[in-house]
Amino acid sequence: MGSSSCTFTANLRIHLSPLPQWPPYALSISQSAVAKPVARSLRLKRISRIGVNYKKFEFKARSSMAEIATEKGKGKVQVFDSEEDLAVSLAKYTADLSDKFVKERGAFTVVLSGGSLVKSLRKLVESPYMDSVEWSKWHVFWVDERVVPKDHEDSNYKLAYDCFLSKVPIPPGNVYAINDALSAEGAADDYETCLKHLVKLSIIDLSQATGFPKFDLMLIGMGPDGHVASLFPGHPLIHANKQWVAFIEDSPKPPPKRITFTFPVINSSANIALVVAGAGKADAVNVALGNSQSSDSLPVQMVSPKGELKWFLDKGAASKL
Ligand SMILES: O=C1O[C@H](COP(=O)(O)O)[C@@H](O)[C@H](O)[C@H]1O
Repeated sequence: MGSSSCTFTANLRIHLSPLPQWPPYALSISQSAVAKPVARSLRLKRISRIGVNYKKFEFKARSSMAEIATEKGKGKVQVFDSEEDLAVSLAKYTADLSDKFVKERGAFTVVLSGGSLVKSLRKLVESPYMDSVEWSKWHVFWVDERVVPKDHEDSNYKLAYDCFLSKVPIPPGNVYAINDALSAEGAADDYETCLKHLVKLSIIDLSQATGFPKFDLMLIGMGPDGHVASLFPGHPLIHANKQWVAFIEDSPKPPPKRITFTFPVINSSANIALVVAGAGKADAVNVALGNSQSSDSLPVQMVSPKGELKWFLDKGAASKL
């Protein structure tokens, strides 16, 4: 079984009610997925082909990756030769943070996006991470979720379950899916109550600086329009500053009903990885990181955590920088 549905009563008692018999398979470690060794060949001196403005940026060559120094507050930007190289690096980055937080606080709180991000996590279910990561200490959340049944093709939970969660031994009770029996508003309230309960249990840290929950790591994707989570350009929800979890019923990207973490929660994170691949996202990346003259401000530009921000880009996504 893939997760617990968190439903909370008024006195905050947690009910980890098992899901109905879906998906029809149990959590298992796929031995076949463990077999591939990660053997990276060093492909240096290919940086010049990325076509970035040398006057503005400073580069460091490291294997098949170029590092770009950006203005303060925009985070550390890494550009990989390919999405495959990006995925290898993302796995190591995530596993290293898992080690650090498990040692420091005995738990690792990880927030996932839906969409293409999940595919980029595929190297985590291969050797050496399959065996070295302390999966039992992971607590998994979603930065946004579509309000559809968990077995629906649009469900971010289903996507993560099929591609990632079903392949690693994270205790099902540590996977916090939305209650899909509720309305969008009800599901957002329920998820926020769930987070508050987990803060009380010290499973999730609380940011002393902001009073919002402080997740150890958020793995955030970005749409071609510069949206992150379910926070879309021009939508009033991008300014929500009271709630932890908000609902939206008019998402410009289908499906319309969703819940989403708000920016104060996103920006209270200890670490954020912004993972963007493909030339279709190059314009939005350029607005966020380059010298684009665009006066539009995109939601991705509002990602500015108290902790560390790291961009993982492939060459396509960085092609307009
Ligand atoms: O609708 C959504 O879109 C974004 C971006 O998805 P991508 O496939 O273009 O990477 C995703 O991060 C978000 O979680 C999802 O609900």
